[in-house]
Amino acid sequence: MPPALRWAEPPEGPVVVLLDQTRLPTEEVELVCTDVPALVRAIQTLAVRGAPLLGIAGAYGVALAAVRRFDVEEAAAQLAGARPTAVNLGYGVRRALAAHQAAAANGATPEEAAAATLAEARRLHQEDAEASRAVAARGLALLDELLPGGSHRVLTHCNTGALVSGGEGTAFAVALAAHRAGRLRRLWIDETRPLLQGARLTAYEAARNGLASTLLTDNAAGSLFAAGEVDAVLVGADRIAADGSVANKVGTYPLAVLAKYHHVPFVVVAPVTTIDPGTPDGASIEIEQRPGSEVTQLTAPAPAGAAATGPGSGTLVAPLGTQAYNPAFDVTPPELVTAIVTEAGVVSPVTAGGIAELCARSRQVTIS
Ligand SMILES: CSC[C@@H](O)[C@@H](O)C(=O)COP(=O)(O)O
Repeated sequence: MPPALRWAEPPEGPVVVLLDQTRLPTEEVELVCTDVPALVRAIQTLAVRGAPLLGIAGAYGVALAAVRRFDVEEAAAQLAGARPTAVNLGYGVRRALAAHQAAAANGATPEEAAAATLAEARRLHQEDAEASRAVAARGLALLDELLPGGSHRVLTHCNTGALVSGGEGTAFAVALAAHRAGRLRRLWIDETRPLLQGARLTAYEAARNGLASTLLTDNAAGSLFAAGEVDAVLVGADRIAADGSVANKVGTYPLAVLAKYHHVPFVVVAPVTTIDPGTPDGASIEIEQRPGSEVTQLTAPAPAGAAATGPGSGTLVAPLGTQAYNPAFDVTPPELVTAIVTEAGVVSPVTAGGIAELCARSRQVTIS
């Protein structure tokens, strides 16, 4: 699989190259962004997506602006505003922008300031790869502790693998570590309506890595719990508030409620860059509302060779003019979360000071 995102310098000039996730699993097509508006569009159409990768994309976007001599401040504002919920996007943008500003303030030439900005984006990319390795190890240790049987049946939602990360991802990376250790009996994959990140992307990553996996519709999860087939739920996060509330792909909260009812651990796996100490609680998290057409129309990935149509441009499944409610994320309150696994440690969000302590241990969340 090509990397989810890479920086390239062809003769025509530097570009950000994305693996177009709207085309998966049918086709592995790269999308070349030569300017910031193209990258903003790619973020908004979910060609590039998932919290950690959005941070990396934001940082490289600022670097692209610096290297190509676009207005860096304006580019940073456009990129940071492309989607509202994943805190990593603004974080990545701010880190790259801060590097550019610091270089300029120290008398750097535009070339030198651009080089410093690109170096910062590369650093963030690398840090995310390292965080991914660390959360995988910590997450597997936690699973082994919570589930002493050593044969884990894990349910996951949305897509949290290499497609959203500088490394192998977050929740998916834990499942992958369990698989490699011979302790993953099954990965249950929610299809993740309406844009099918589970069916299109997680099932694709699971197949590529040889995991024993089964896809289910989101609304089949209840019967799966009732049948006693789920040992743990592993999900990622787009923003974790200071009180431990977790915003993640819509459909996560119902899984947390089901997990609580069935006494199944509900574990959130995320890099510390996803923790936002500046957001006090779940109610303060801005939830992205997406077009109703994503619900009223079914969009299959484009067949190989055909032009991609993008989300919401498919077959109508509701009467023309039907209103649809389409929040991209929901918020799981801390009392439903068994543990949050980060590279800086594992905490229970209801433990006093747990999140604050993680933030203190990590220099990565201190940028304002
Ligand atoms: C490690 S990725 C965690 C989250 O970003 C992921 O679960 C998710 O909700 C992604 O949403 P998306 O709308 O596809 O960007």
